[in-house]
Amino acid sequence: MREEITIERLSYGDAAIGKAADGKTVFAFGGCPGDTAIVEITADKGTYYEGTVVDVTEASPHRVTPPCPYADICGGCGWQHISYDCQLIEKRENVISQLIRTAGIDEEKARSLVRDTVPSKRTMGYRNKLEFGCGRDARDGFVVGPYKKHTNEILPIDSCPLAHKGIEKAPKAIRGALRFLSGSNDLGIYRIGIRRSIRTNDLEVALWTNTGSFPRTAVAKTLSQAVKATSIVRVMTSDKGKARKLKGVEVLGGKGYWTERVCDTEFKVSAPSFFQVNTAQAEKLVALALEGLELEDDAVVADLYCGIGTFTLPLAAACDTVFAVESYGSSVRDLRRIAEEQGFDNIEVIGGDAARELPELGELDALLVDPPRAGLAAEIIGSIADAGPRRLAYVSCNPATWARDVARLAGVGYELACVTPVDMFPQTYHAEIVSIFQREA
Ligand SMILES: C[S@@+](CC[C@H](N)C(=O)[O-])C[C@H]1O[C@@H](n2cnc3c(N)ncnc32)[C@H](O)[C@@H]1O
Repeated sequence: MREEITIERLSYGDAAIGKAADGKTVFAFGGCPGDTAIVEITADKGTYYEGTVVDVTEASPHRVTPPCPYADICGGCGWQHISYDCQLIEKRENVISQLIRTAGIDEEKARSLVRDTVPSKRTMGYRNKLEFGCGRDARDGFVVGPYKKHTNEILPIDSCPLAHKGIEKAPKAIRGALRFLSGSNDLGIYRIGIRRSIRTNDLEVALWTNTGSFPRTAVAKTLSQAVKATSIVRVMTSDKGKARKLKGVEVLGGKGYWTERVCDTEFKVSAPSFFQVNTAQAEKLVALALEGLELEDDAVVADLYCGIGTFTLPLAAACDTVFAVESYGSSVRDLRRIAEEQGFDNIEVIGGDAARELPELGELDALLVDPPRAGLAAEIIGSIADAGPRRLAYVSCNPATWARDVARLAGVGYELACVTPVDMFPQTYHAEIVSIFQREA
């Protein structure tokens, strides 16, 4: 079934949204707000349709030519055909929409709370990290790349223009090197991470494999000829049910870690540890969170879900004591080393679950949380109220779970004071949110 539809807005996803003639919402891939387009309806989901734009009858003024040659097939960034100004507006609209639908805040208030999206200076070439799956193609050659749209089939790209210049062409170079090495043998590499800093010039290649034998010397030699890496590591995991468990990191060549500079602090990061992919925008997150927390010199603060300490170190520079809680061993070890090397003796790094550790911390003057996409564990909400911070900064990468938590926090006396979407991921629907809450009097 095909129907001409006016595209009204973008969803929190790759699809654009319009209305079918029968009144049902249509989620149309390839649409741009303001387009009139013929949409092929591919699925009737009961309350809504899914479809794909097959012809644009009247193009929106926001429609642009995608800057990446793989835009039509790569599953990586679905908003490349939309002007950057429009992307920024739609990211703010997605946050407002979640506040209305999930947190139950009325539209006027939601609009007054959410500021304009903070743009990224670089709209291409902004990623300090590429992370790709690996496999073998039909001719049994090694392939590395992102997944094709709506599939889990690897797209063997030559370059990714979203990445910093120094690693943009790394996919082709690495594929060539590992294809040459592996021949008809499977090296067992299932994921490759490539990180590059344009501030320190460090470039690390991380090969993810299961434990077992591995041609270390040959891989290190071939890869270092293919890319100018300052570090080549092998991250070893073992299968444990559906999850893979980290078993260790082997240094194959160079430093064995990657260095990036954020807010004038040098972070030495191990390959398995999380690190923000858009360094310049990460600094804006930090600035917004610190400004919102209004810290006094003698403040006692906790940074939950702290990772390697992107927020912890700037917090420690601005207050008396920071409790930094993180559950992933690799990040905990990195943060301990960074805090020690940078001479911060007012940071207590706690390896453990945030929900379990928060009740042990006592009263807090301020709190920062930056959880994964699932948002805050339900039981943490009561512990936040017990710790009683005057202000709370909640950094989120998922507006849906964040809006759920906005409602839960309101239930224990924390009122949302302001929200700033920060664009960490141009050309994609993803947005980061920095929100500030105030304890009710
Ligand atoms: C979105 S990242 C933020 C990291 C850090 N704030 C930063 O900006 O680099 C979320 C972090 O939460 C950690 N994490 C996930 N579940 C956790 C839990 N239950 N308790 C503590 N940390 C957790 C992850 O390992 C990850 O480092």
